[in-house]
Amino acid sequence: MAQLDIVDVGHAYAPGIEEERWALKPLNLTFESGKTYALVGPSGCGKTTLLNILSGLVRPSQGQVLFDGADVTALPTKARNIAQVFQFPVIYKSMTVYDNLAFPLQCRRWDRARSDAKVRQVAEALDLHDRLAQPARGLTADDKQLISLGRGLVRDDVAAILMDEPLTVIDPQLKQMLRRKIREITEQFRPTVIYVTHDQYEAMSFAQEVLVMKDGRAVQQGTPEQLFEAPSSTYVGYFIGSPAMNFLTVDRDDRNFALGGRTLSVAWDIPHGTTAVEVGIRPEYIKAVTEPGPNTFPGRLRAVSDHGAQRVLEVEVAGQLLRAKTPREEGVPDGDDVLIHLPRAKVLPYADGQLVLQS
Ligand SMILES: Nc1ncnc2c1ncn2[C@@H]1O[C@H](COP(=O)(O)OP(=O)(O)OP(=O)(O)O)[C@@H](O)[C@H]1O
Repeated sequence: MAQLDIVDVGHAYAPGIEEERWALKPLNLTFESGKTYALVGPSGCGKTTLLNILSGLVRPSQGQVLFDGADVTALPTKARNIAQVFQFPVIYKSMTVYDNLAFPLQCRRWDRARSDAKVRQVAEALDLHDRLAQPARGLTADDKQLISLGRGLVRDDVAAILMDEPLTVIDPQLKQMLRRKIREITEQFRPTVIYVTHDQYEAMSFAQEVLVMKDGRAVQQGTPEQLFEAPSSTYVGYFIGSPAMNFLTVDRDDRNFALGGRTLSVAWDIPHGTTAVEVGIRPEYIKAVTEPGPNTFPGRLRAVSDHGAQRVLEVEVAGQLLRAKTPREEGVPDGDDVLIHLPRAKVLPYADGQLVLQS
């Protein structure tokens, strides 16, 4: 597997338009060998364009694509040695499962014994070992998608596996299972994987590193934990997490903050000269409490909704609506008057939509 670098890569589908309207604004990225990455963002943010630039389907308007340091920008897809998994499984329906998996190795003239061992190893990992003799035609969509993935995994020489919304045609009940399977397999075989999805949950549960995109820009790259704990912008705070991060307007007197006239104690300093500040806090960190104390604020319970094992409480505090996500077993507060606690360490400052912390 290879390290993929994109160096000052940008792309406009219509030549000559101003950079602000490019599908992908010039950017630099490194995808390390053996790691799994998710490109996530709303429709039209440039995920597929970036993936297609890596695969060679799109030649970027500017910049270079490097595979292990070698410039592949001008090379067609075939010459890049990548495996691709698309929204719809691409398999040979008339061939058996075995032959589908063995086909890429036959094309590379692997000897029979080596190819057989590899096909069986991958089939075992994919749980397809008991169906190797079956024609692929009769398999379910999730098994067909596993074959598409398997065809990439059998090849030792593949630089990267690129996946474009691979769970789109999978039944909702099977999605979770297939996602887990893909994750297990990538942990076992450690390919470089770049996975495009518009589903933040899919991205966060699958990838080691998540790249959040907006309007053709990469706005934050980090581990799922980093994106959850410290979104670099309100955009990432809204996009990642369910419900989204809460953002509150607070009263401020220099470095002192207050909410509804009560002190909001915070764990950070903001850079000198920072003007309007709002604070962000994840719903998971807000608790309804019974005893007043530091950083507790009175509110009014407006709604409660069930999210399976968890509940979301909508509480109005100082004229603003906050969402708190609580485990089901914690129950619902008695009455509409509630007290909520905002843990000091989990409150983050944002100015002009960007995280601002004193370095
Ligand atoms: N072949 C094309 N010709 C012209 N414009 C295109 C083409 N492909 C994509 N675009 C435009 O480029 C921008 C980025 O599209 P892209 O498909 O990369 O986004 P995306 O994040 O993958 O979206 P989606 O999730 O809907 O596929 C969009 O404005 C889109 O309309």
